[in-house]
Amino acid sequence: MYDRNPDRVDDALRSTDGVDETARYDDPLALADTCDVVVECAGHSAVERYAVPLLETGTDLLALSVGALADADLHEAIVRTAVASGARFEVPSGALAGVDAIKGAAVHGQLDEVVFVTIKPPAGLAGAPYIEEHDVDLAAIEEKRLVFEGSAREAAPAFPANINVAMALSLAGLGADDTVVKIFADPDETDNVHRIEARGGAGSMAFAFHTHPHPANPRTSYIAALSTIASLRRRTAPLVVGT
Ligand SMILES: NC(=O)C1=CN([C@@H]2O[C@H](COP(=O)(O)OP(=O)(O)OC[C@H]3O[C@@H](n4cnc5c(N)ncnc54)[C@H](O)[C@@H]3O)[C@@H](O)[C@H]2O)C=CC1
Ligand SMILES: O=C([O-])CC(=O)C(=O)O
Repeated sequence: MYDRNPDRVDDALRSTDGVDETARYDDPLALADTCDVVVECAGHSAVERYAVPLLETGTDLLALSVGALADADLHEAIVRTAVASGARFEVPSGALAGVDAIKGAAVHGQLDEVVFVTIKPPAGLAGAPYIEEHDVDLAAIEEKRLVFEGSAREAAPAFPANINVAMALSLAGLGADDTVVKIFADPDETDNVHRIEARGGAGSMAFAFHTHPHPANPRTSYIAALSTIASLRRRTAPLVVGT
């Protein structure tokens, strides 16, 4: 376990049964010495800094802050390094589902349009660079409002802690430039709402998720943490469900 803020490791050790100080690392790259897989749940900067060096060691990386791959050079370096070392860069479904169906529909170009809509309580968007740069007064929003529309590549750096799911979806489907993202703030909403609308030669699909924010962090859906655990279990499961 590594966090640039050691207090967060203290909190995690306190709240996790059976995990002791030996789980604490001062250097995330040292995790490669003892781990088959490293889970990144930190932020874009962690992916930018550690993904390539970790993959170079042959260690798999399961990354939540996958919006970092909006940087095409980083995306390319990650794939190139993984091919060379034999390690895998894995993107869990995280706060999303339906990614498997989108991946299937994308085979042989059977996908024409993917739109990703996210609706969050205004507090869930606080601190996003886009909100600050455009002086969006989240506290003054009185009814559901579209605050952003653009591609997944544009959305990722504008909302680095909110819209990693859109990049996961785009990697499964049409790519970062052709996946449309719409972000709404809704003061009447208490859940994080994610909706995928896709159509193409394989048919039309719509998926909607109303998931509870994590009690400790309104930006993140609780299901993202649970789904990451499920992704880890999948690696050693004798019977694997889903793609
Ligand atoms: N792909 C998906 O479906 C989802 C992705 N996420 C992403 O997962 C990440 C983690 O989410 P939360 O746990 O809610 O965030 P958080 O903000 O509660 O915790 C992040 C932790 O990482 C640490 N950190 C940040 N940058 C670091 C770095 N460069 N090196 C070392 N430590 C660093 C911080 O000190 C903090 O303790 C975020 O990037 C979030 O946007 C969250 C939910 C869903
Ligand atoms: O947890 C969510 O609802 C989505 C999220 O934060 C992200 O994709 O970064």
